[in-house]
This record gives sequence, C-alpha cells and structure tokens, in this order.
Amino acid sequence: MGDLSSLGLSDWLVQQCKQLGINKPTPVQENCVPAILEGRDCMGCAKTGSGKTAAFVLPVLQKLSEEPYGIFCLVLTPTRELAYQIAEQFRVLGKPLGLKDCIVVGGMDMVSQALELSNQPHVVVATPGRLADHIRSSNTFSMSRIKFLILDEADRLLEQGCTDFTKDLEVIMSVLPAKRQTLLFSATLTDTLQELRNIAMNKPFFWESTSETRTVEELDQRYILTPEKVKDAYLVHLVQTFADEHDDWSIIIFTNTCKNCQILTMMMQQFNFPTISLHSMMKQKQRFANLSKFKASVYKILIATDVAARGLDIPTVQVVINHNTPGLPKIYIHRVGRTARAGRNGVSITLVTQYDIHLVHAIEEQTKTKLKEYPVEEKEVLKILTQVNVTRRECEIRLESTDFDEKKEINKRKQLILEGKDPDLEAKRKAELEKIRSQKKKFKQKIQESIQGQKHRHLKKKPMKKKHVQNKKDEAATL
Ligand SMILES: Nc1ncnc2c1ncn2[C@@H]1O[C@H](COP(=O)(O)OP(=O)(O)OP(=O)(O)O)[C@@H](O)[C@H]1O
Repeated sequence: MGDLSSLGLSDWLVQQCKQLGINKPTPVQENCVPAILEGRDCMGCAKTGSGKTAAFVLPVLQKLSEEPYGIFCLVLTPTRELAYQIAEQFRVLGKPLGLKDCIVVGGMDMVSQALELSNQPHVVVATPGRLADHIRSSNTFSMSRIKFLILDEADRLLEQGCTDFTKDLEVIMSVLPAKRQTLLFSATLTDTLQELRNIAMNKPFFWESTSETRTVEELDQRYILTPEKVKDAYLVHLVQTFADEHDDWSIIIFTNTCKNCQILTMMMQQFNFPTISLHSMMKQKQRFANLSKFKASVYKILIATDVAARGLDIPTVQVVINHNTPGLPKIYIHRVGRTARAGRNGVSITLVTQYDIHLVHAIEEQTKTKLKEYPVEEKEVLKILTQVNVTRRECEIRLESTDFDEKKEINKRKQLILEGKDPDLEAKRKAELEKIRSQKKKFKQKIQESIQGQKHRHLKKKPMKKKHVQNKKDEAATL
C-alpha cells in the first residue's frame, strides 16, 4: 500500500487527512482515487466501513481546488442522516479551501435551503426527493455546470424499494450536464450493475474488492434461535449481559417496523437502559437530535429501522443486534456493517425464529460466511420472560393510547398527496382490492375444501375396492 501523496493528491489534502487519522489509503481509495483524478467515471464496490466516502471526497476536493466554482459537485444519498455525514466529511477535509456546502434533505426548512442553493455552494449533498422538489419549484440555482455527480449507496438509489427514487432521479438528471464525471459507490453494487453502468456513461472504471467474503473479517457474526415470544427476553438478557461486562459500549438494535421500534424503545427504557430510537415516523429534528445523542454516547442503545442500516459511521458501536432477521441478505450486510468499521472489532447477533432459517441460509450464501450460534444461558432468559412480556404488553397499550397509528395514517396521506395521488381515492381503491383479495381467498378456500372432500370420499371408497379384490381372490380360490 502506497501513501496518500502517491495517489496524486496535493500536500494540503494529505496533511488534512493526517489530522483525521487517515495516513494510508484503504484499497478502495488506493484504486479509485487515481482513476477519478484521471477524469474517469468510477464504480466502487467495497465492504462496509472501508473508507468509500473519502474515496470520492478526496479527488473531488483536489479538482475543486484547481478550479473552484459553485455548484461543482452534487452528491445524492438515500437518507437524510447520511447526507449530513457526507457533508461533514467534505467540510472537514475541505476546510483549507473554505469549502461552501449545502445540505438539501426532506423534513427541514425549504426556504433556507433554497437560499443556500442560490448562493452557489461548491458541494450540494441531497436526498433525491427534496432536491427534485427544489428543481421543480425554483429557478434560482443551476446545476448545469456540475463537474461531479456522486451516487452514494448507489444501488439503494436505483432499486424500487419502499421509497422509490426513480422519478426524482429523472428530474435531477434532466438538469445535469451530459459532460460530467459520475461516481457510484456502495458495499452492494452487484444487483444493480447494469442500471448503474447506464448512469456512468463513459466506460466507468470498476473496482470491487477481491475478498471472498462480503462482510469484514473483524466482525464476529452470531445467531440465536428463539421462538418469537422469547425474542424480547433474549434482547433484554443480551443487553444486560453486555452492559455488565463492558465499561465503554454502545449497541444498535435493528427492527422491522416504526411501531416495533417505538415499542422496543419504550420497553428498554422501562428496564432503565439508556435507549433512544430512530425511525421515519419521527420528526426530522428529533431524528438528528437522537442520532447526535447516541453518537456522543449520552445514550448507549439506538433502536432503529432500516433507515439507519446504511452508511452511518459511528466508531463506538461494538454490537449490532438484529431483532428480526432481515428478509434480504443485502440489508443484513449493511446493518451488521454499522459495527467493525475501519479495522475495529465488532459483534453482530441475529435473533432467528424457526420460520427465518431459510433467510439465514440465504444470508450465509451471499456473504460466504457461516453464522455461529451465540451461547446464552437459557435458564437466565426464562427467568425474565414473564416480566419482559408483561412490560412489552404495557408499552403496547401505552402506545395504542397515543396517536401513533393516527400519525402513521396522516403521514401516508401526506406521502400520497406529494406523489400527486388523491388519498381518498387511493383508500377506496385499496378497499376494493382488499375485497377482491378476500373474495379470491374465500373462493380458493372453497375449492380447497371441495378437493379435500373429494379426496376424503375417494379414500372412503378405497377399502371397498380392496374388499372387492379380496372377494375376487376368494372367488378365484373357489374356482
Ligand atoms: N485511509 C483511512 N485510514 C483510516 N481510517 C479511514 C481511512 N479512510 C476512511 N477512514 C475512516 O473509516 C471510517 C469508515 O469510512 P466510511 O464511512 O467512508 O466507510 P464506507 O466504506 O462508506 O462504509 P459504508 O458502506 O458502511 O457506508 C470513517 O470513520 C473514516 O473516517
């Protein structure tokens, strides 16, 4: 491995890196930085925590220092928290340049964002939805001269998951110059490779780490097989044991829904664990505040949905617990990648029910790593089982008495309005679909029942057939 200056970076940038403890380039930096400096489009696929952010921030700053203007670079990323994190890297590394950045994300004041955009910042870091809104509604800024377009977590931006960015990306792409450098990074690029190649038009330089496994060696990957009803007791037991055995610790617990995230947080708080949550039904300011408190170790436990699965770089996280087994190996890779970053050690523990075993097999196949069982004193877990389950039930009742579900409904309606749909019509359409579905289900059930009935009658008839055969044999014997 060479040093940073051998990559073609200027002294001031190398010095700036050293101040941040970046002395030697990681493989993704060593390979991608020179290609980007040469002016090539680039696709970089490297494991979580391997320094992909600096792999694009450094060459952009180098080029910006040679020809400073705004807007020079646009970075798109799927979550608002990640946008802040990336902007911070630009700000810290670009300090000697007097770098002006602008963060454009949903849930924050649109007017002040518009003002900042019109001030020609060097770098704009944005989530696609809000940036597309600005483009549609304002002509006070121009992106027609940008030199760099960067898609961080590029595969997530292109996949059509629960948040579909495709329409917003189209709006954004339509105002960008064709002549630009496009850089795409993620720990999981492979599924969306073709779409990505179409975005990075100029025969992109493609770099992927050659390692067999897709998770880092420093990560100890474990599972616990548990019935659904005992999951929470395992969770409380695991956290308690970890808190007892370590002084300096922090844990991220991933869960599948906002509601579950909220209930688990309330439950862990009832057990006096310093817990805080992060999910998309929280106000954005609260999300940022909670994340800062967790980063500053004011709270040791963060319970989050997959909104925190990608990109977040919190070096103190030693353990990731998956309260549910992720349905996609890709999500597992990003979630467990919140620990064991930049060469540090870390542990991930996935709670697995008997219905999730196939998901674990899929994860093992994709990551090329076998998950090992995490040893637990089952007796200890059973001792607290009733108390934990009663506490959870109490929290569920408390949450039901708030307007949590109502808020969810309001959020859904807001989302539909933003997508240009009529929420009442949508509700009607959904109800009709539900009706058709339930009719189909009933019809299927009826058919099933009549098939069962036929089989039953057929089976009843069968012994008679035997008897008939027997009688024939008897007949033959008498002949
Ligand atoms: N060359 C380096 N030497 C030491 N530390 C580094 C180096 N480059 C980056 N880092 C640090 O490593 C950590 C992880 O980097 P980064 O967040 O860019 O990872 P990533 O590859 O983008 O991960 P993810 O896929 O999870 O988004 C950061 O704290 C960063 O400051």
